[in-house]
Amino acid sequence: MTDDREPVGPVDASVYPRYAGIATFARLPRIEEVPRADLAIVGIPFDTGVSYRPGARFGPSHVRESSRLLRPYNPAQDVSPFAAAQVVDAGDIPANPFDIGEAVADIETAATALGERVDRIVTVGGDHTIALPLLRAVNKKHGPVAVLHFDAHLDTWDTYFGAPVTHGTPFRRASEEGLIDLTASCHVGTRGPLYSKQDLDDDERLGFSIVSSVDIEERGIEAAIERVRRRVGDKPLYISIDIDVLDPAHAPGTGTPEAGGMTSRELLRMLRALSDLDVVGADVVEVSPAYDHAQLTGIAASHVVYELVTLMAAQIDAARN
Ligand SMILES: N=C(N)NCCCC(=O)O
Ligand SMILES: [Zn+2]
Ligand SMILES: [Zn+2]
Repeated sequence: MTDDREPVGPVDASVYPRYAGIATFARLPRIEEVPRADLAIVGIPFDTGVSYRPGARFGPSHVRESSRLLRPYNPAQDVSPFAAAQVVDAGDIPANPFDIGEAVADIETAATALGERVDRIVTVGGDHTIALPLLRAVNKKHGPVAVLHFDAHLDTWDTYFGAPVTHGTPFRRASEEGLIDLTASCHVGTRGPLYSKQDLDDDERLGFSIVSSVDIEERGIEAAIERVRRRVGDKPLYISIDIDVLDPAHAPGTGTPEAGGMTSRELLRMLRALSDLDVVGADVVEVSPAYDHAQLTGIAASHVVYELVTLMAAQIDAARN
């Protein structure tokens, strides 16, 4: 197949009912089923880094199951993402559940190899630990990136029980390693109790500014978008989305829920407002299906992945034409 052939899209739901068949994300082809791919969705079923409720290892399969109803045209961005680029499901990256160090090394290796096969990757976790090896892999291709981090939590803490690599620490490690642009990175949606005020000082020193959940409530979503866009500028952008950025009413199925979060409508709107930025990679993490109800969290996560895929597919298409 040559590059000018039409991308292979999802299974046609009017021919093969959408609840039938084995779930890939949005019923897209698997990477093995197409000669070449532009954009891959890949799962990382790993949750050994959690500090509270477990279960995010089941996130990738739950998000796939919750993505069966997605359709090919995204009217909010006026893009048909699966026609704009060859989007595939690259399956799961296996990670050792008994050895965090080995798991993180294996994730970096696998993400680097996948990054050589495709232009862009959207990863579905897994707990937030996986952002560290993913940023290491992205760094090899793009150098230090602006990190736009949607989360209830800072995730710039130092250690838990002496462990330096956990789901509460990926962005401190990434900052220390020089993986992120210290002038262009930002948390969005943070809230809830901290260990001490020092956490905020450390966080600022590590290179993050903050648009908190209260900021969004007080000044509105447009002001939040404006602040984020000013902070990120035109830097290569990595978007990391912890589903617990959403209020537990919108995303109960997660490991460390905090009251007072964003609505899924607000999060989707913020993502759509980034369509002209250079989004080089993204992850959606911390979906823990055992705490979910009626696929609420899975559906929210699948729509978030869909918006990210749309942004990137449109950019790939624009760069080609
Ligand atoms: N990354 C997530 N979801 N949570 C971090 C919470 C760390 C803590 O237990 O304080
Ligand atoms: Zn979180
Ligand atoms: Zn997190």
